[in-house]
Amino acid sequence: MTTQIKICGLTTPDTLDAALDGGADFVGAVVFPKSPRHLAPDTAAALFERARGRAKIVAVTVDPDDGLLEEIARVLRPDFIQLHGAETPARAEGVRALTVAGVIKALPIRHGDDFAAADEWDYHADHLMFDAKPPEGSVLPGGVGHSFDWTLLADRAFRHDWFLAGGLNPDNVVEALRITGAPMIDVSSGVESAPGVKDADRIAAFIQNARRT
Ligand SMILES: O=C(O)c1ccccc1N[C@@H]1O[C@H](COP(=O)(O)O)[C@@H](O)[C@H]1O
Repeated sequence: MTTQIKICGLTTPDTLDAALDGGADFVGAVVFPKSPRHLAPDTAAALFERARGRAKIVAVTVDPDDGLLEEIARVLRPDFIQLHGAETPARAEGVRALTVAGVIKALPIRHGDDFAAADEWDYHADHLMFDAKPPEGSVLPGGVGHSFDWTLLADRAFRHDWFLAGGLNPDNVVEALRITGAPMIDVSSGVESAPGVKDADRIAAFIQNARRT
């Protein structure tokens, strides 16, 4: 089965085009002011309209309130809301009802025990995303280029196709796929030349290498 690829934190037309032309299945807009990739919902809507029908549009959020979700749903009209904070499964059901979008839930992983949350979340998210737990004191819960021990995913099964995230880049994606067999992968800082600055060549290389496996 072909690995599905999400390129996250896109902020410019040329790098969004690199993701779309390369064949990315999901493209992500980060709506979180503390991120160097933050876009306000109306800015994201203007940029991501070119992606509609070509790739699934994902709005990446961190503990969003109803007002922000309503605005995202109205102006950006994403296919998925990615929840990257401390949201509960009950909140995810509220998010789904409010936005009429699918839900991707990111779970922070450092040790094997961290997968316990997946048992319950598997019934409330369309896709789980396993991302590395960020270092202590990080202001960002994701997008920091940290990976976790991929062998922790060995022999685990989930109800839906799931994303591997955290520290992926064009050089390690083949190995990550070999070890985890991830059906879906997500990358942000690994295809940048500086924090928040996406690189079209790195995006193309990431997709090419992932598709080669
Ligand atoms: O990218 C961000 O700035 C961000 C901010 C807030 C929540 C999540 C964010 N990014 C997500 O984290 C993964 C992994 O990032 P990386 O590849 O390790 O840099 C990224 O793909 C986004 O889904």
